[in-house]
Amino acid sequence: MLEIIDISLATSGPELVSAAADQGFLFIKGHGYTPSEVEELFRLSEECFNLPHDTKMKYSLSDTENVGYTSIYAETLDTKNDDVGSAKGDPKETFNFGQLDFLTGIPNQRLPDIIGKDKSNLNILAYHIKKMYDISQKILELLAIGLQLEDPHWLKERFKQDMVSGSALRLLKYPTPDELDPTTEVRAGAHTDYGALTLLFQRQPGLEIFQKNQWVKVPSLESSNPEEASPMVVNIGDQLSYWTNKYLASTMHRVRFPEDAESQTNARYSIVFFCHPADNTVLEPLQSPLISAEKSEEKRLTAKQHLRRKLAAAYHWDGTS
Ligand SMILES: O=C(O)CCC(=O)C(=O)O
Ligand SMILES: [Fe+2]
Repeated sequence: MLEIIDISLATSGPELVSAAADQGFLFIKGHGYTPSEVEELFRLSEECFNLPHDTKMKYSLSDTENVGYTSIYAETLDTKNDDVGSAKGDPKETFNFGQLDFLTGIPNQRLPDIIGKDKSNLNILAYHIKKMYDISQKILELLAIGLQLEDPHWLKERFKQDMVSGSALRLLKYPTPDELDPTTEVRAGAHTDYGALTLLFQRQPGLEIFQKNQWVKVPSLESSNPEEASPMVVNIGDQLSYWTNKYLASTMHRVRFPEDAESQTNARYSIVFFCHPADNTVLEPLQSPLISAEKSEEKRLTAKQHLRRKLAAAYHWDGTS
């Protein structure tokens, strides 16, 4: 069972680090999201995906930037193709909002008119982008304490609001099984996330994490506080894994088709925030009594170089199919 950590408590740092070190995935409460705010974001997501196919395709992701729309099978998260059928690409649609400035919350990209020309929807999107940023900063602050970093400000200094980074808010829609080829087994292939931290709201089961050599289902939890939305899933990405020499490791995960009847007839929606540091941040171990200083032979990458490599493989930017 994944742990539930209350990030509104200033004392949660050690508990957060211990949960992250054990499993790479955890739940957070005390995030401050109300149920209606989450509803509002999923409503906006449905509006985006309900646009006609041709309209969505006008906002397609280019082959250089991680912003815009991807149609089904366009992305392959399991680039090693370990799962049956994953070579075909993932049966999911996404809208990625990136090139973010967290002072305004406005993505620097072409936006569908239902957002770009609708002030109310634009404000909603900007509000959530800023809120996700604030929650991720709270988590990083607690991690810096729990990790006993020699420079307690190191993380904070690399995640300033106006820094150019790979951070992105991503809306996802997974079609129902009857819209797909019956041999399709995965919804999102096995992968680790490329950033520092990932925050997730999910609306249907299906997420699984790889632990002790087996796939374990991540449940959806009810909130224990009627004023606050359900606990969010948080996971450690590759960059925190580099900075901590794998003390906090990025855990492999995937999305499968759940067996319950509701999941057979309703599409699955999820909302993900990928939190990345400034592009030029070097991915090397930080100084802490908990982190081994051992340097690997691997050439140190910057956050941007690591992200580019991963995106190029997943979106076939490198010419692979
Ligand atoms: O949709 C989900 O629950 C997870 C999506 C995911 O793992 C990702 O986009 O990296
Ligand atoms: Fe992921």
